Amino acid sequence: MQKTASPRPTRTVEADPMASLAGLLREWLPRQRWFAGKDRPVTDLSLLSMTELFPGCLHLLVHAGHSAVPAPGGTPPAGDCYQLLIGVRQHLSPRLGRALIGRAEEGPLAGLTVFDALQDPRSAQLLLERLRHPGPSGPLRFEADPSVTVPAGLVPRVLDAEQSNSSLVYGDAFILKLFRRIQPGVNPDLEVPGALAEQGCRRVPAPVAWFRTTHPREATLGVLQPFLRDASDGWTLALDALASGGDFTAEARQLGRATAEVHLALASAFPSRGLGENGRTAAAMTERLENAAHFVPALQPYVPGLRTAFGALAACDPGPPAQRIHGDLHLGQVLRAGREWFVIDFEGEPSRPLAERRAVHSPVRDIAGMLRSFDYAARQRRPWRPEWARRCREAYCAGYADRAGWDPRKKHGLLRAYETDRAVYEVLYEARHRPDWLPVPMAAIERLAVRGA
Ligand SMILES: Nc1ncnc2c1ncn2[C@@H]1O[C@H](COP(=O)(O)OP(=O)(O)O)[C@@H](O)[C@H]1O
Ligand SMILES: O=P(O)(O)O[C@H]1O[C@H](CO)[C@@H](O[C@H]2O[C@H](CO)[C@@H](O)[C@H](O)[C@H]2O)[C@H](O)[C@H]1O
Repeated sequence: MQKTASPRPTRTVEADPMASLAGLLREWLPRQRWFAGKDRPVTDLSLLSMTELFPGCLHLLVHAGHSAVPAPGGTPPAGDCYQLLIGVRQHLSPRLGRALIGRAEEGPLAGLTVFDALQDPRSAQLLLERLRHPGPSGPLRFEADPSVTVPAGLVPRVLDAEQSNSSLVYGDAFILKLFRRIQPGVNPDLEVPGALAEQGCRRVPAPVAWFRTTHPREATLGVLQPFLRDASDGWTLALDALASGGDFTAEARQLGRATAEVHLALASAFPSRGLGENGRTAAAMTERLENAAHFVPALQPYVPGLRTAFGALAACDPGPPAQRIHGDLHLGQVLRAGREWFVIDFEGEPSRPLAERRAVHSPVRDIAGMLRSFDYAARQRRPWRPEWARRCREAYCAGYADRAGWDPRKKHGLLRAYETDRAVYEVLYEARHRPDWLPVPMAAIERLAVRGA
C-alpha cells in the first residue's frame, strides 16, 4: 500500500483562474469522451464555482456555452455545466504526460502547467482521503455511510473504459464515479442505489460515500461504491459468446430475471403511478423523433411512418404501471460477477433533463433498452446474426416473466414503440459520439418503420 497524507484544510479561492484556463480548456474539453457538446463549437466558458480541494488541486464547475448554433427543435442551446479537477504545478512529471492540459500563458496561473488531476495518483489518493473524512470543503459536502469502513492507502487507478463520466478504482475494492456533466438536483445514480440498498436489493452496489455541491445549485458530484472484482460486463460476454459461437440464452434468461428483481425493488422503494398513459407516451416519443430528425437528416424519411406507429399506441393495452426504472439499460450496464448479474449506472440517458430521468416511466422502456442491446451485439459480427439476437430476446423476456409475473412479449405494441423510441435515442447518441456506429440503430429504424418488427 502507498502512504497517504491526511487532506489539508481546504478553502475557496477568490481569483478567477478562467483568464488562465479558458483558452486551454476550449481545446481540451471537446477531446474528452464525456464532453457532450462535441457537435457544437464552444462559444463561451465561464466559472460557476471553484474550490481549492488541496494545495495544487482546484475543483471547478465550468459552464460551456454553445449559443451560436440552434438546437434540434429550434431551442437555442444554453450549454452545460462540467465538473473538472484541475492540477496546477510548476512542472509535470513525464509519466503524467497524458494528463497534460497545457501551460497557462496569462492570468493568475501564468507560467504554471495545468493538468487533469484525476490522472495523478497523488491527487486521486487525496480525493479518497477527503471522502474518508466527511465534512464540508467550501461549497462541497463530503458524506459517507457510517456503517462502512473505507481503508486508508488504497492504490488508485483511472478506469480505462468508454464512459460518459470518469471513474477511479481504489485497490480493486472501491470505485469512485465523478459525474462530468452536472445538472442541479440529486443524481439518480446516488439516489436509486441508496434506496435499493435500503430495500435489501443485492443486485446493485450500494453507495458508501459521495460528495455534492451547494453552489451555485445543489448537485451530486461523485459516488464511491464497492468495486465488483473480476466482474465482466454483459457487452463483453455477449461479444465473446458471438465470437466463439457459444450460446447466450442462459445468460439472457438470468439477466431478464435480474432486471425484473430490480424493477420490483424499485417499485417498492419509490412511489409508482397508475397504468401507463399511452397517449402522452406517444406524444413524447413523437416529439423526441421530430427533434432527432432535425439533427440527423437520415431519419427524416422514416418520420411519417414512425409517427403513425407511435399514434397506434393509443389503441394498445397500457401495460404495467409507471414506476422508477433504470432509464438507460443495455449490456454495458450489467456486470456478471461469480454466478450473479449486477446492475450499475442508474443515471438514465445522459442527454435527458434530470427531472425527466427521476420521473416514473414504463418498465417496458428498460426491457426495450436491453433488447436493442442484443441487436447491437448481433450486428458486431459479419454476417449479421439476427437469429442470435432473437433467441436472446426470447430468453430475456421469459426470464423477466418468471420473476415479474407478466410477460413483455404479450405487450407487443408497447414493446415495439419503446424499442423504436430507444433506437431514435441511439441514432442521436451515435451521431453525436460515434458516427461510425450510426448504421446500427439506423438499421433498426428501417426495420421498425418499414416492416414494423
Ligand atoms: N461497482 C462496480 N464494480 C466493477 N466495475 C464497475 C462498477 N461500476 C462501474 N464499473 C465499471 O465502470 C464502467 C463505467 O461505469 P458506469 O457507471 O457505466 O459509468 P458511465 O456512466 O460513466 O458510463 C462500467 O462499464 C464497468 O466496467
Ligand atoms: O455511457 P453510458 O453507458 O451511460 O450509455 C451511453 O453510451 C452507450 C455506449 O457506450 C450507449 O449504448 C449503445 O451502445 C452499446 C454498445 O456500445 C449498446 O449495447 C447499447 O444497446 C446502445 O444503446 C448508450 O445508448 C448511451 O446512453
